[in-house]
Amino acid sequence: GYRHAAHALIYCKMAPSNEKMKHAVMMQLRFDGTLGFPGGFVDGGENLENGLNRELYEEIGLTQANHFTETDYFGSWYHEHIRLMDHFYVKKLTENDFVKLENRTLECHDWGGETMGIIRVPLQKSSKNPNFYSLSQFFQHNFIGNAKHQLIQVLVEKNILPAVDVQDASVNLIN
Ligand SMILES: O=c1[nH]cnc2c1ncn2[C@H]1C[C@H](O)[C@@H](COP(=O)(O)OP(=O)(O)O)O1
Repeated sequence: GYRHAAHALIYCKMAPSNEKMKHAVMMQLRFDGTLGFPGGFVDGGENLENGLNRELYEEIGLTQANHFTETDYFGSWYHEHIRLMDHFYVKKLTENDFVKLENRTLECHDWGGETMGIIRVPLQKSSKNPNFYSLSQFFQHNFIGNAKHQLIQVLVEKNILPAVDVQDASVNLIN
């Protein structure tokens, strides 16, 4: 058999008055030093969304009001070499709820253990140098499993960034 895990990409659109960021996308620095999405293994007998919501409570303090449901399901990937089926969910929150979650993470059960902190993915282009993509720098970190691909796919499919920008950031690894 194989094990199941569920992970989540949470994002929000910022108020138009926010000139620094148009969107915020949440990722985490994991205990093993890699970047990934919050979530984790789903126990046998537990349904996927319940398992995900339990993990998200432990890691980022997600409460019932923002629980994930089947409608937030994005897709699944099978990782043959580790016999893992990873189920992926995506949810857009209000800016207010997103920031509340961020502010709560330092008090979470898993902070400093399983998770070393949540981060926002740097999505903005430099106003001084439009050829500089902070995202291409970000892509040079180490990601767990297929988390980088999950991020790229969601940025494009949810129109968080123009596809051409995601493509440029993936191709042009500018230093
Ligand atoms: O963000 C991710 N995208 C794809 N796969 C991932 C991601 N994060 C972890 N994983 C893989 C790696 C592990 O084998 C399993 C379990 O994840 P993890 O979060 O480490 O599980 P626990 O919190 O320890 O339950 O998924």
